[in-house]
Amino acid sequence: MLQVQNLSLAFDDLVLAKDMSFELEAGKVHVIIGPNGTGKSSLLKTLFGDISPQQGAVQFEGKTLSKKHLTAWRQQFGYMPQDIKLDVGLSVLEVVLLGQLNALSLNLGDRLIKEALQALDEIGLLHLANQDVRTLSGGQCQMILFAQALMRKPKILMLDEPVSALDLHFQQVLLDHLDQQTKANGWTSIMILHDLNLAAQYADNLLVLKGGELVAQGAPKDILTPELVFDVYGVRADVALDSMGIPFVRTQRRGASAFLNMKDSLSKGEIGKSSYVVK
Ligand SMILES: Nc1ncnc2c1ncn2[C@@H]1O[C@H](COP(=O)(O)OP(=O)(O)OP(=O)(O)O)[C@@H](O)[C@H]1O
Repeated sequence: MLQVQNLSLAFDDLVLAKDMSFELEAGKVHVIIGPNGTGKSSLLKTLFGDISPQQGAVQFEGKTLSKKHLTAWRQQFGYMPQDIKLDVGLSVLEVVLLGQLNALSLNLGDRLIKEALQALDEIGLLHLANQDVRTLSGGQCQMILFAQALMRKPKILMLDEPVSALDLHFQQVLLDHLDQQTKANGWTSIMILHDLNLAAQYADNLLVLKGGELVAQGAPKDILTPELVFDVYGVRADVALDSMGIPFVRTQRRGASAFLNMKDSLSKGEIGKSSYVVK
Protein backbone atom coordinates (compact mmCIF):
# COMPACT_ATOMS: atom_id res chain seq x y z
CA MET A 1 0.00 0.00 0.00
CA LEU A 2 1.34 3.41 -1.03
CA GLN A 3 0.09 6.13 1.26
CA VAL A 4 0.14 9.85 0.73
CA GLN A 5 -0.71 11.81 3.84
CA ASN A 6 -1.58 15.49 4.08
CA LEU A 7 0.54 16.43 1.09
CA SER A 8 0.92 20.13 0.33
CA LEU A 9 2.88 21.12 -2.73
CA ALA A 10 3.34 24.55 -4.29
CA PHE A 11 5.71 26.45 -6.55
CA ASP A 12 5.57 29.98 -5.11
CA ASP A 13 1.90 31.00 -5.44
CA LEU A 14 1.01 28.05 -7.63
CA VAL A 15 -0.66 25.49 -5.37
CA LEU A 16 -0.63 21.94 -6.76
CA ALA A 17 -1.71 19.96 -3.70
CA LYS A 18 -3.59 21.20 -0.66
CA ASP A 19 -3.43 18.82 2.26
CA MET A 20 -3.99 15.87 -0.09
CA SER A 21 -4.30 12.31 1.24
CA PHE A 22 -4.93 9.01 -0.53
CA GLU A 23 -3.95 5.34 -0.49
CA LEU A 24 -3.07 3.17 -3.47
CA GLU A 25 -3.49 -0.58 -3.16
CA ALA A 26 -0.96 -3.03 -4.55
CA GLY A 27 -1.95 -5.21 -7.51
CA LYS A 28 -4.04 -2.44 -9.05
CA VAL A 29 -3.73 0.09 -11.85
CA HIS A 30 -4.31 3.61 -10.54
CA VAL A 31 -4.92 6.24 -13.19
CA ILE A 32 -4.55 9.97 -12.56
CA ILE A 33 -6.49 12.39 -14.75
CA GLY A 34 -6.93 16.16 -14.61
CA PRO A 35 -6.44 19.34 -16.63
CA ASN A 36 -3.09 20.43 -18.10
CA GLY A 37 -0.86 22.08 -15.53
CA THR A 38 -2.85 20.80 -12.57
CA GLY A 39 0.15 19.01 -11.04
CA LYS A 40 -0.12 15.37 -12.11
CA SER A 41 3.52 15.04 -13.19
CA SER A 42 4.63 17.00 -10.13
CA LEU A 43 2.75 14.53 -7.96
CA LEU A 44 4.61 11.58 -9.54
CA LYS A 45 7.92 13.43 -9.10
CA THR A 46 7.03 13.97 -5.45
CA LEU A 47 6.33 10.25 -4.95
CA PHE A 48 9.71 9.51 -6.57
CA GLY A 49 11.47 12.01 -4.29
CA ASP A 50 12.43 14.43 -7.08
CA ILE A 51 10.36 17.26 -5.58
CA SER A 52 10.15 17.99 -1.86
CA PRO A 53 6.66 18.91 -0.71
CA GLN A 54 6.03 21.74 1.77
CA GLN A 55 4.16 19.34 4.01
CA GLY A 56 3.11 15.71 4.21
CA ALA A 57 4.49 12.20 4.06
CA VAL A 58 4.70 9.41 1.51
CA GLN A 59 4.89 5.85 2.82
CA PHE A 60 5.23 2.47 1.17
CA GLU A 61 5.18 -0.86 2.99
CA GLY A 62 5.83 0.88 6.27
CA LYS A 63 8.80 2.94 5.03
CA THR A 64 8.65 6.71 4.76
CA LEU A 65 10.17 8.65 1.88
CA SER A 66 13.12 10.68 3.14
CA LYS A 67 16.11 12.37 1.51
CA LYS A 68 18.42 10.24 3.63
CA HIS A 69 17.24 6.96 2.11
CA LEU A 70 16.44 8.21 -1.36
CA THR A 71 18.52 5.65 -3.29
CA ALA A 72 16.88 2.69 -1.55
CA TRP A 73 13.46 4.35 -1.95
CA ARG A 74 13.94 4.79 -5.69
CA GLN A 75 15.07 1.20 -6.21
CA GLN A 76 11.46 0.20 -5.62
CA PHE A 77 10.30 2.21 -8.64
CA GLY A 78 10.05 1.77 -12.36
CA TYR A 79 9.43 5.32 -13.58
CA MET A 80 8.73 6.37 -17.13
CA PRO A 81 8.67 10.18 -17.18
CA GLN A 82 6.91 12.23 -19.84
CA ASP A 83 8.60 13.01 -23.18
CA ILE A 84 12.02 11.46 -22.64
CA LYS A 85 14.30 11.77 -25.66
CA LEU A 86 16.62 8.82 -26.23
CA ASP A 87 19.68 10.69 -27.47
CA VAL A 88 22.41 8.22 -26.59
CA GLY A 89 24.52 5.96 -28.78
CA LEU A 90 23.04 2.72 -27.43
CA SER A 91 21.10 -0.09 -29.01
CA VAL A 92 17.50 -0.82 -28.07
CA LEU A 93 18.63 -3.93 -26.19
CA GLU A 94 21.14 -1.89 -24.14
CA VAL A 95 18.53 0.73 -23.25
CA VAL A 96 16.12 -1.97 -22.07
CA LEU A 97 18.96 -3.55 -20.05
CA LEU A 98 19.55 -0.21 -18.34
CA GLY A 99 16.26 -0.95 -16.57
CA GLN A 100 18.19 -3.37 -14.40
CA LEU A 101 20.39 -1.22 -12.20
CA ASN A 102 24.05 -1.94 -12.89
CA ALA A 103 23.10 -4.16 -15.81
CA LEU A 104 25.68 -2.53 -18.04
CA SER A 105 28.47 -3.33 -15.63
CA LEU A 106 31.04 -5.92 -16.68
CA ASN A 107 28.89 -8.73 -15.32
CA LEU A 108 26.20 -8.62 -17.92
CA GLY A 109 24.88 -12.17 -17.71
CA ASP A 110 23.03 -14.24 -20.28
CA ARG A 111 20.01 -14.33 -17.99
CA LEU A 112 19.55 -10.55 -18.15
CA ILE A 113 20.01 -10.45 -21.90
CA LYS A 114 17.45 -13.22 -22.29
CA GLU A 115 15.02 -11.30 -20.06
CA ALA A 116 15.48 -8.09 -22.02
CA LEU A 117 14.95 -9.88 -25.33
CA GLN A 118 11.87 -11.55 -23.90
CA ALA A 119 10.54 -8.15 -22.74
CA LEU A 120 11.00 -6.82 -26.29
CA ASP A 121 9.36 -9.92 -27.76
CA GLU A 122 6.35 -9.58 -25.47
CA ILE A 123 5.65 -6.06 -26.73
CA GLY A 124 6.26 -7.03 -30.37
CA LEU A 125 9.54 -5.12 -30.84
CA LEU A 126 12.17 -7.86 -30.82
CA HIS A 127 13.14 -6.95 -34.39
CA LEU A 128 14.44 -3.59 -33.09
CA ALA A 129 16.86 -5.11 -30.53
CA ASN A 130 20.06 -4.12 -32.33
CA GLN A 131 18.87 -0.79 -33.69
CA ASP A 132 20.44 2.48 -32.49
CA VAL A 133 17.82 4.17 -30.29
CA ARG A 134 18.52 7.53 -31.94
CA THR A 135 16.90 6.20 -35.10
CA LEU A 136 13.61 5.15 -33.47
CA SER A 137 10.25 6.81 -34.04
CA GLY A 138 8.55 8.63 -31.14
CA GLY A 139 6.15 5.75 -30.54
CA GLN A 140 8.93 3.14 -30.70
CA CYS A 141 10.90 5.16 -28.10
CA GLN A 142 7.88 5.17 -25.81
CA MET A 143 7.51 1.39 -26.08
CA ILE A 144 11.23 0.84 -25.41
CA LEU A 145 11.09 3.03 -22.31
CA PHE A 146 8.13 0.99 -21.14
CA ALA A 147 10.14 -2.21 -21.60
CA GLN A 148 12.99 -0.58 -19.65
CA ALA A 149 10.64 0.30 -16.75
CA LEU A 150 9.34 -3.31 -16.70
CA MET A 151 12.92 -4.66 -16.59
CA ARG A 152 13.32 -3.04 -13.19
CA LYS A 153 10.70 -5.44 -11.81
CA PRO A 154 9.42 -2.54 -9.74
CA LYS A 155 7.18 -2.66 -6.74
CA ILE A 156 5.80 0.68 -7.85
CA LEU A 157 5.47 1.39 -11.56
CA MET A 158 4.84 5.03 -12.55
CA LEU A 159 4.06 5.98 -16.14
CA ASP A 160 3.57 9.62 -17.14
CA GLU A 161 1.39 9.74 -20.26
CA PRO A 162 2.86 6.48 -21.60
CA VAL A 163 0.64 6.24 -24.67
CA SER A 164 0.80 9.84 -25.92
CA ALA A 165 2.79 8.84 -29.04
CA LEU A 166 1.30 5.39 -29.62
CA ASP A 167 -1.05 4.17 -32.33
CA LEU A 168 -4.17 2.19 -31.38
CA HIS A 169 -2.37 -1.16 -31.62
CA PHE A 170 0.53 -0.21 -29.35
CA GLN A 171 -1.76 1.61 -26.91
CA GLN A 172 -3.51 -1.70 -26.43
CA VAL A 173 -0.27 -3.70 -26.24
CA LEU A 174 1.20 -1.39 -23.58
CA LEU A 175 -1.93 -1.03 -21.48
CA ASP A 176 -2.91 -4.72 -21.60
CA HIS A 177 0.64 -5.68 -20.68
CA LEU A 178 0.69 -3.18 -17.83
CA ASP A 179 -2.60 -4.52 -16.51
CA GLN A 180 -1.51 -8.17 -16.69
CA GLN A 181 1.91 -7.57 -15.12
CA THR A 182 0.45 -5.39 -12.37
CA LYS A 183 -1.95 -8.13 -11.36
CA ALA A 184 0.49 -11.02 -11.82
CA ASN A 185 3.26 -9.37 -9.78
CA GLY A 186 1.26 -7.35 -7.25
CA TRP A 187 2.76 -4.08 -8.42
CA THR A 188 1.30 -0.72 -7.47
CA SER A 189 0.95 0.89 -10.90
CA ILE A 190 0.24 4.59 -11.29
CA MET A 191 -0.32 6.12 -14.68
CA ILE A 192 -1.24 9.57 -15.95
CA LEU A 193 -3.59 9.61 -18.94
CA HIS A 194 -5.50 12.33 -20.77
CA ASP A 195 -7.79 10.02 -22.72
CA LEU A 196 -10.79 9.50 -20.44
CA ASN A 197 -11.94 6.42 -22.36
CA LEU A 198 -8.60 4.68 -21.93
CA ALA A 199 -8.62 5.77 -18.29
CA ALA A 200 -12.10 4.28 -17.85
CA GLN A 201 -11.04 1.03 -19.53
CA TYR A 202 -7.81 0.44 -17.63
CA ALA A 203 -8.18 2.10 -14.22
CA ASP A 204 -9.03 -0.09 -11.28
CA ASN A 205 -8.94 3.15 -9.37
CA LEU A 206 -9.30 6.58 -10.96
CA LEU A 207 -7.94 9.70 -9.24
CA VAL A 208 -9.20 13.04 -10.50
CA LEU A 209 -7.11 16.11 -9.71
CA LYS A 210 -8.14 19.71 -10.05
CA GLY A 211 -7.02 22.92 -8.36
CA GLY A 212 -4.76 21.19 -5.86
CA GLU A 213 -7.47 18.80 -4.75
CA LEU A 214 -8.35 15.18 -5.31
CA VAL A 215 -11.90 15.91 -6.43
CA ALA A 216 -12.91 12.27 -6.97
CA GLN A 217 -11.46 8.82 -6.51
CA GLY A 218 -12.88 5.37 -7.18
CA ALA A 219 -13.89 2.90 -9.87
CA PRO A 220 -14.51 4.71 -13.19
CA LYS A 221 -18.09 3.43 -13.39
CA ASP A 222 -18.81 4.98 -10.00
CA ILE A 223 -17.27 8.42 -10.53
CA LEU A 224 -17.09 9.25 -14.23
CA THR A 225 -20.20 11.34 -14.86
CA PRO A 226 -21.06 14.23 -17.20
CA GLU A 227 -21.09 16.50 -14.14
CA LEU A 228 -17.54 15.49 -13.17
CA VAL A 229 -16.27 15.96 -16.74
CA PHE A 230 -17.83 19.42 -16.87
CA ASP A 231 -16.61 20.39 -13.43
CA VAL A 232 -13.02 19.31 -14.13
CA TYR A 233 -12.59 20.23 -17.80
CA GLY A 234 -15.45 22.66 -18.51
CA VAL A 235 -16.49 20.33 -21.33
CA ARG A 236 -19.99 18.99 -21.90
CA ALA A 237 -20.00 15.25 -22.50
CA ASP A 238 -22.33 12.29 -22.53
CA VAL A 239 -21.25 9.31 -20.46
CA ALA A 240 -22.76 5.91 -21.29
CA LEU A 241 -21.87 2.39 -20.21
CA ASP A 242 -20.58 0.08 -22.94
CA SER A 243 -21.47 -3.62 -23.24
CA MET A 244 -18.82 -4.46 -20.59
CA GLY A 245 -20.28 -1.93 -18.13
CA ILE A 246 -17.34 0.44 -18.66
CA PRO A 247 -18.08 4.17 -18.98
CA PHE A 248 -17.70 5.66 -22.42
CA VAL A 249 -17.24 9.42 -22.66
CA ARG A 250 -18.40 11.24 -25.76
CA THR A 251 -17.72 14.96 -25.75
CA GLN A 252 -20.10 17.41 -27.36
CA ARG A 253 -18.58 19.77 -29.87
CA ARG A 254 -18.18 23.29 -28.53
CA GLY A 255 -19.72 24.69 -31.70
CA ALA A 256 -22.71 22.36 -31.39
CA SER A 257 -23.45 23.24 -27.76
CA ALA A 258 -22.89 26.93 -28.43
CA PHE A 259 -25.36 26.67 -31.31
CA LEU A 260 -27.95 24.91 -29.15
CA ASN A 261 -27.49 27.50 -26.40
CA MET A 262 -27.90 30.25 -28.96
CA LYS A 263 -31.10 28.70 -30.35
CA ASP A 264 -32.43 28.31 -26.83
CA SER A 265 -31.58 31.89 -25.90
CA LEU A 266 -33.00 33.23 -29.14
CA SER A 267 -36.27 31.36 -28.62
CA LYS A 268 -36.49 32.85 -25.13
CA GLY A 269 -35.76 36.29 -26.57
CA GLU A 270 -32.71 36.67 -24.32
CA ILE A 271 -30.31 37.80 -27.03
CA GLY A 272 -30.47 39.60 -30.33
CA LYS A 273 -29.21 37.80 -33.44
CA SER A 274 -26.39 40.24 -34.10
CA SER A 275 -24.98 40.15 -30.56
CA TYR A 276 -24.08 36.43 -30.53
CA VAL A 277 -20.60 35.31 -31.42
CA VAL A 278 -19.92 31.57 -31.62
CA LYS A 279 -16.49 31.05 -30.04
N1 LIG B 1 10.21 23.02 -10.94
C1 LIG B 1 9.18 23.83 -11.14
N2 LIG B 1 9.23 25.13 -10.78
C2 LIG B 1 8.18 25.95 -10.96
N3 LIG B 1 7.01 25.56 -11.50
C3 LIG B 1 6.90 24.29 -11.88
C4 LIG B 1 7.97 23.35 -11.73
N4 LIG B 1 7.56 22.15 -12.19
C5 LIG B 1 6.30 22.32 -12.63
N5 LIG B 1 5.90 23.60 -12.45
C6 LIG B 1 4.58 24.14 -12.76
O1 LIG B 1 3.62 23.39 -12.05
C7 LIG B 1 2.43 23.27 -12.83
C8 LIG B 1 2.04 21.82 -12.89
O2 LIG B 1 2.95 21.13 -13.76
P1 LIG B 1 2.81 19.57 -14.03
O3 LIG B 1 3.76 19.24 -15.10
O4 LIG B 1 2.89 18.88 -12.74
O5 LIG B 1 1.31 19.52 -14.55
P2 LIG B 1 0.53 18.34 -15.27
O6 LIG B 1 -0.80 18.24 -14.59
O7 LIG B 1 1.34 17.12 -15.33
O8 LIG B 1 0.35 18.98 -16.72
P3 LIG B 1 0.19 18.34 -18.18
O9 LIG B 1 -1.14 17.63 -18.20
O10 LIG B 1 0.15 19.55 -19.05
O11 LIG B 1 1.35 17.44 -18.47
C9 LIG B 1 2.72 23.92 -14.19
O12 LIG B 1 2.15 25.21 -14.20
C10 LIG B 1 4.22 23.98 -14.23
O13 LIG B 1 4.67 25.09 -14.98
